[in-house]
Amino acid sequence: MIARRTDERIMCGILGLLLHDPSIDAASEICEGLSLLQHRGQDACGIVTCGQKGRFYQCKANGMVRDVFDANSISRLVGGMGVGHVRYPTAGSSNHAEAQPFYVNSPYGIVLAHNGNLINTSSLLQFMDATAHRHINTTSDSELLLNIFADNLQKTGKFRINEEDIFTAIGGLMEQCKGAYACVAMLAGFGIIAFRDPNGIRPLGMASRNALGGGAGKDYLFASESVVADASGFGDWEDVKPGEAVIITRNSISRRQVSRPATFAPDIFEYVYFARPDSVLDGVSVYRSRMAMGDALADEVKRVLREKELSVDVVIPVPDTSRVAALNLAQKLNLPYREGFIKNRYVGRTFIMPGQQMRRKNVRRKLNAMALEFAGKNVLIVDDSIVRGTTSKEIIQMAKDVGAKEVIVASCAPPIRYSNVYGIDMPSRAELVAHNRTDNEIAHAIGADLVIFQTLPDLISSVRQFNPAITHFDCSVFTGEYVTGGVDEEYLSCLEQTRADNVKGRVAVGGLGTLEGKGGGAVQHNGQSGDNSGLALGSNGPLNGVDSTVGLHNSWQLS
Ligand SMILES: O=P(O)(O)OC[C@H]1O[C@H](OP(=O)(O)OP(=O)(O)O)[C@H](O)[C@@H]1O
Ligand SMILES: NC(=O)CC[C@H](N)C(=O)O
Ligand SMILES: [Mg+2]
Repeated sequence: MIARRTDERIMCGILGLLLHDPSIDAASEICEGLSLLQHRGQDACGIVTCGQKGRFYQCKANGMVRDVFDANSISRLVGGMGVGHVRYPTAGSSNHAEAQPFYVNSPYGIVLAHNGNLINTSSLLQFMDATAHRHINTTSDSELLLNIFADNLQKTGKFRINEEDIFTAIGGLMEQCKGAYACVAMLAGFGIIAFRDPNGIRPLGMASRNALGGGAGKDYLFASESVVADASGFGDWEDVKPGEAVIITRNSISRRQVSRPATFAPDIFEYVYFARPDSVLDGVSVYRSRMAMGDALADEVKRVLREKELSVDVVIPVPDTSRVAALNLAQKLNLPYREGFIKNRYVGRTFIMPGQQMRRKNVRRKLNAMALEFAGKNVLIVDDSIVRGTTSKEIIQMAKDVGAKEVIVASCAPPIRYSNVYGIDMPSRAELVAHNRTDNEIAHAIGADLVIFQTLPDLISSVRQFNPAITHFDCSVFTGEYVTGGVDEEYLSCLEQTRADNVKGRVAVGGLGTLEGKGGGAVQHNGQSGDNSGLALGSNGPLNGVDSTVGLHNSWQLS
């Protein structure tokens, strides 16, 4: 097994591709697409394809896309349709057995990739054990989700399944599963399926293009972000609607609203930080929304500076994410914009790393302060968000070390005070620098002379102005209000006990996750349930998992 990387980001990205011509392999395009979603998860990645006679082929392991896949492993992923995943864990561990996509052999052979996080795993596990009699063999909520899907498909009791049955099964799943889930699944020999939770918390869209290799048909793509479609020549990008399921086979495309109506509440933090600026999510350009965040923050900065009778000489962004907003802010305030921090482009994002120690070290490895832009100046440093305060604390010190006079920090997002339970790895309130702190206390904690936050209404209108049809956003990290319900103090404390920085390592190594031990089975092998090939054990080489490219055993042909 490879060592965990120190530059992980904090999400997951999912992708599904169905080529009209089954003789063309989909794997290389899926791999390309995953590399465009790499910013959403750097812990593990995987692809499962489906070839002739419904046989699955998989390759998944810990590591980045470039580490896990090479020409050889791609060539062994046979078939014109497939599902891919890049992972940062929010449940379970970072063990390679929990890399996605997950597979279960019964019924029909199903593969699933999940972005999000379930909040009712304990009761789902009980159901699995006591009622469905399905064994869950990892601590991943995504394996659980897949088995709930499988159980609902099983209930149809059919030898051959059709779209109607699949819609019914996903409707059943949406009744049972609480939390955030954007998913792409694949049924052996049948097609690919996408669905999004009733609140639409995590993004998911689809696109099509004229079939590769000519002919009258279409190729179809599902992806977390539209940037994948742009890069692969797909057009007509459309969001999967909250509570909707979409089924694509070589001959048909079917869509259905399968859940009861619920409040559509996409996660606003996708716009603040996660998503690539060149993506459009739920009709909103991430780039435009970040420009608007800069404009709105400029007004707030102006107001506070006037009130405190302070002045600023220069605006400096914290690369990368805050650049877009910082430039707009500087232009609006008529202040010079300077790239005072130079980024080592070979070090990834620092926000989520295995431990606080590593994060801190990485900020210094990643950013260098140029004295000539700081010395003797009152600087306004703009960042997209302040989470644990690791970045701000380090860069403020760096700015002061090279001679800055006053250091004011402005954040495009309001103070983050609450846990995220929907797929972002911010489980512990105590780790958040703004938790239980006033603005002055936050400034003191990070060593700034002053800190200025965007207001929540301004953040919301920065995004919403581009799609007024979105009336709600998931803003739980700012408000502590959880749109799905079911998140109470007991849940949050339990989450903190299992997933805070200081316990995560133990969970990962010792398997102390909440899911562990509740599956009821006696088998203690390391792979996921339903993985009869034992692939998840992975006889992986030190750098990648390419030798886990093995056809799974199922070869059902579905009509
Ligand atoms: O308060 P913290 O816990 O330090 O987290 C906040 C910082 O982390 C992110 O940067 P990151 O380096 O992950 O990515 P980026 O290069 O895209 O800005 C974000 O953009 C902030 O700069
Ligand atoms: N960040 C995510 O979307 C994670 C998906 C899933 N909860 C996992 O831990 O693998
Ligand atoms: Mg940053």
